[in-house]
Amino acid sequence: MSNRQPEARLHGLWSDLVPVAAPSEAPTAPHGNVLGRIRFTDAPTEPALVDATPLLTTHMTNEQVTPVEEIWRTGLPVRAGVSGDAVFAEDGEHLFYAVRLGPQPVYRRPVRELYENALRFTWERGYTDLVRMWNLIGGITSPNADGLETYRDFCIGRAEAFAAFADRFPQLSAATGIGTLSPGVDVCFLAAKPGRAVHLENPRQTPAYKYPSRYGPKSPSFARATFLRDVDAPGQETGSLFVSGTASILGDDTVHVDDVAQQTEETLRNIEALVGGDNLRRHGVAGAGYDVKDLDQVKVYVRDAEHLPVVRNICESTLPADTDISYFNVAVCRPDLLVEIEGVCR
Ligand SMILES: O=C(O)c1cccc(O)c1
Ligand SMILES: CC(=O)C(=O)O
Repeated sequence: MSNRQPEARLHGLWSDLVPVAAPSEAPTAPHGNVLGRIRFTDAPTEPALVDATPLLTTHMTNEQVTPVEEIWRTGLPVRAGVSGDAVFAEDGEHLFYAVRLGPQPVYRRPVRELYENALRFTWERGYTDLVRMWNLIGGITSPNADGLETYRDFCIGRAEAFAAFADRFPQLSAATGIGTLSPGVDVCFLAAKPGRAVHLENPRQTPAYKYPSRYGPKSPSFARATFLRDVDAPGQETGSLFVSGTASILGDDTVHVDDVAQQTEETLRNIEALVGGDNLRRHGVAGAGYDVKDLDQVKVYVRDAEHLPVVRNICESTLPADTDISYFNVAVCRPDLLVEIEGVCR
């Protein structure tokens, strides 16, 4: 657990990344209540309530990296439940929702249904601001039964669901769309009661939802980051900045094809531009903003195992020693992307 975790974020949402092997050792003083857990391990499992808490288990580790669990906590009392195939927990301010879709010949229609069910549920409970979404997609760059790339197939279904709910969820939140090591799609997200979320774009990048059709029939439905103001912090710009999976993309082009070191450095420059004060103020968030060194609860996705050492080196020399970083050896959503990085600034 990072030493940079605030003592008690009783009015927000925070997370730890802990080794699965020794979960009881890791969180020294886990203030707060568990809203949800995501276990990154060597096989997927249907989402379930475990210890009265939603647990999503996804296949994202292999012999290259160690299993970890991401634990989302809140200071408020939590109530968990089951809705169809999905599990959820809510605290009156925040909702965590997780669901798994098994392997499909074509993902479009079941992904649309999954997202429509999720958005309907979320809306009906009053968590009308999406905050952070993860889409963990097996065979992400492999073709589906019709020959369309699975990520593009997925993006169609998701875009159709967002179009159907555009009156209720007109704004897209931060997200990640990344490969896993088993077929099927694991989806989980955080949402909040209205009025606290601000969604950000990156001045160096075309908004993903405006990507041209050469990247797929429907563009990806996500924002580059979402700032969630703390509850009960009127007049103060304190909160958490959720940084989407970010890669070596300028405008809409992949840059530094075949150069993993340069892709990693460009990705970190993209994050720097995204989280800085200028970009926050451009989106109506006051305050000094953040530096890339403020990124914590970092997840680094590396397509090729042989690139792990060089990516680790760059991340560890850029980010402070007490940063929580987990590495995964999984495919990224474009075949020419070698690395993708996400995290949270607080
Ligand atoms: O499709 C997404 O949700 C997505 C979000 C961020 C990075 C990425 O590769 C994909
Ligand atoms: C990472 C990625 O796919 C994107 O930024 O569009």
